Amino acid sequence: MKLQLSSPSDNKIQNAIAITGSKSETNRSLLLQALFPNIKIENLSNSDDGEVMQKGLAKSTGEVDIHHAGTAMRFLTGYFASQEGKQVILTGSQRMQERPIKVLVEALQSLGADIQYEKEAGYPPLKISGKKLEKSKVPLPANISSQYISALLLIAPSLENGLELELIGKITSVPYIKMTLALLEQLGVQTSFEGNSIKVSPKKAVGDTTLVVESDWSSASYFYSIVAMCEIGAEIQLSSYKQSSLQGDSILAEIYKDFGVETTFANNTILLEKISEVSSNHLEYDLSNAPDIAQTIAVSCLGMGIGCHLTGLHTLPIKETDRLAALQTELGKFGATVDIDSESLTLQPQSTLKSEVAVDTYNDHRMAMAFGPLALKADFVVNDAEVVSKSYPDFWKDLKTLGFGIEEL
Ligand SMILES: O=C(O)C1=C[C@@H](OP(=O)(O)O)[C@@H](O)[C@H](O)C1
Ligand SMILES: C=C(OP(=O)(O)O)C(=O)O
Repeated sequence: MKLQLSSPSDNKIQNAIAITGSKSETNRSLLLQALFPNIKIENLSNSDDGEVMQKGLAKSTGEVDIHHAGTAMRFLTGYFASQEGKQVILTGSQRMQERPIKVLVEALQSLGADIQYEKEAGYPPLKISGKKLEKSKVPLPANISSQYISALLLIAPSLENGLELELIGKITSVPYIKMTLALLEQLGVQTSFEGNSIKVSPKKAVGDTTLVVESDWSSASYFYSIVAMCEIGAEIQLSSYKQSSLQGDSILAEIYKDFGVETTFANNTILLEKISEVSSNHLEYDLSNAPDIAQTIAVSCLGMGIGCHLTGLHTLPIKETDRLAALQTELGKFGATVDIDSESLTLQPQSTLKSEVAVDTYNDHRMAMAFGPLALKADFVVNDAEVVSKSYPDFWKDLKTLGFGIEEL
């Protein structure tokens, strides 16, 4: 689906949008529910990634295809490896077969798991024969993806002796690890995270517990970007959010102050208001704790004519696409000067945007959604716009509600 985007006729936007549950919290909660059936979940994500996770958990044999969902791939690897009697081939999209999983597979194998590579060593698809995992202590590199660590932590309470992880190297995407531990704590599981050591105690059963998923902060980022690019006075209300979030991307409320956006929490909603001009014409952020908002911030800067230097982006090349390369190409189509290296991106300030651009999305929902707000500044086309369903199926509908022109070509 190819969409022609254009600016709302009145760019003093004032609207309210309800966003569904965080895909990260959803996929953790679903796995925990499979281990502890007394759990109820509220405000589930309506994303493709949530759906493939649910379908995957319902299977015991045969092929499980998780498409593009990194969390489902990693979390289900841990789940099936530890489920005696279940035997599956866990696979995903072509891109998923290029996203590394060796660190997790080797950690599980050293705990006693039976996992084999179906094609290329180190990558999905995997043949997993579930077994009782006897061991409870394992070292693993922590600088590639936190999802490997969360995958182990999620099954940890179901192991006879719990689990002790020794994290090697600089720990990346730390808030996602803390989110996993916080959810375990909500179930009454004892955990500790000190230095490079994480410990989780075993738990045989969990009583009736409801996990209420907070709405998705990464999805909220696109509305921060919209409000930032609007005139002073614009406001958007988003639900349902909490001031003490488990999601690291809630750092948006701090970051977008620099873009003149104020966040007010009230009754499970956040109100984003444009209250001032941007604070500087060059902004710098280390996003190693919030990698999913890098694309949003880069596009906000392009739209506002300011430069930025974003660091801590070493995980971006192994996400849905190589996001550093994709950003350089797509920002460049609007005339931007962008330098990248293996972990950073630098954008030069730019006052006018080139016209007649078609943005490619590389099977990456965040490429489509990060560029969406730029329609406030220039009309352009988005190719394969349906990719948004990976995390936010209603994205284009919600942009239409704000008055954006969204026409299928
Ligand atoms: O655990 C999670 O839910 C996630 C962890 C992050 O991945 P990395 O740890 O690979 O950076 C993030 O990018 C992804 O969207 C979701
Ligand atoms: C990186 C992402 O997802 P995943 O790794 O779960 O596929 C994302 O949603 O930005």
